[in-house]
Amino acid sequence: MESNPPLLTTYKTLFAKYPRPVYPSRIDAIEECDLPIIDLSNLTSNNINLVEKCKKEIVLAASDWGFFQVINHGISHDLILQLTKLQLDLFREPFEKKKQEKLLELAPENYCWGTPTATNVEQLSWSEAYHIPLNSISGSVGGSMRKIIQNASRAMSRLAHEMASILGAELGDMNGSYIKQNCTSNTCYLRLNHYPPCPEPSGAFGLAPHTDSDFLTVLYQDQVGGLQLLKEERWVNVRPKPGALIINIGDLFQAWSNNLYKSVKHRVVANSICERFSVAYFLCPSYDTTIQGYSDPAIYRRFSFGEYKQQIKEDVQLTGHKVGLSRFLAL
Ligand SMILES: O=C(O)CCC(=O)C(=O)O
Ligand SMILES: [Fe+2]
Repeated sequence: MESNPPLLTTYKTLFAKYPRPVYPSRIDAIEECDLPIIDLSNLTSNNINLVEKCKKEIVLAASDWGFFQVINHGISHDLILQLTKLQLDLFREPFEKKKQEKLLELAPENYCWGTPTATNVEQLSWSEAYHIPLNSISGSVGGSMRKIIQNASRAMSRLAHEMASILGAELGDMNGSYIKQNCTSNTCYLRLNHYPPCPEPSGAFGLAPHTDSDFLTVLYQDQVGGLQLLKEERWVNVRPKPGALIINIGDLFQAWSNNLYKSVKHRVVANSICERFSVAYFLCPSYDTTIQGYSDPAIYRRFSFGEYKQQIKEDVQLTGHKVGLSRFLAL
């Protein structure tokens, strides 16, 4: 029976022509890592020392790891359960329906699967996703599914802004106005990810290695596992922690912070048996927002977010790869 989406038939020739070599990185992620865990309930403590300590932990984790987990983040277990159920129902819809029809009031263009630009298996992501611009779900029309997405994006947005304003304060943006002004519901988006099992033995990634092209990302992953990050040139597994959310730094915070915060490469390995779900919230600015290092000498030249996205698009079309920040190094 054909899989939904039809990844196996679509990419059969790619696998035959360019199987992914079983080179060390396929098996080298044997280390599990426990990301720093930060208890955000301390941010609302009456004890100012606890508040300051918590902020320091966030800054340190963004600098040392670029990835950390948060607990007591204000997003209820109930909402996560509703979101999980919604994802199951949504991705179970027939492929033709997802491809052609409006689901959740979202145009079919918001649905994507596989990697149309992949020229080898290394670049192929064995997954499907709904890309949901926040402004597309802001209206009051729509049923209960839409309401769940609204609630989740509102809660994740609050968390993303809270983290960004703490990290921005360290760079001199004391009242968080830079992020507040430039990252709005017209510019941020949510992505629902589904990773079907990958039966192909010379398998693709669930999500090919990449850095996020935003300020930061709030990520919910289920308990299946498979997320890996590059730490000191080794791929390590990020063990899922029930109840925790992941925050990871994107390219824009790395550029603004002059490499103080790290936008770390990460990927999802495909699982041959189990499907996996995740939800990511991307804190992105408008295309005309200028990104500039906060201290001198700046490591990257000034650029606009629009310029950055355009360069990524061109690089991916030409080579299949995002080059990212190294294209924007100051001379
Ligand atoms: O599914 C995951 O755990 C990671 C998702 C991710 O990295 C992304 O959507 O950019
Ligand atoms: Fe990512």
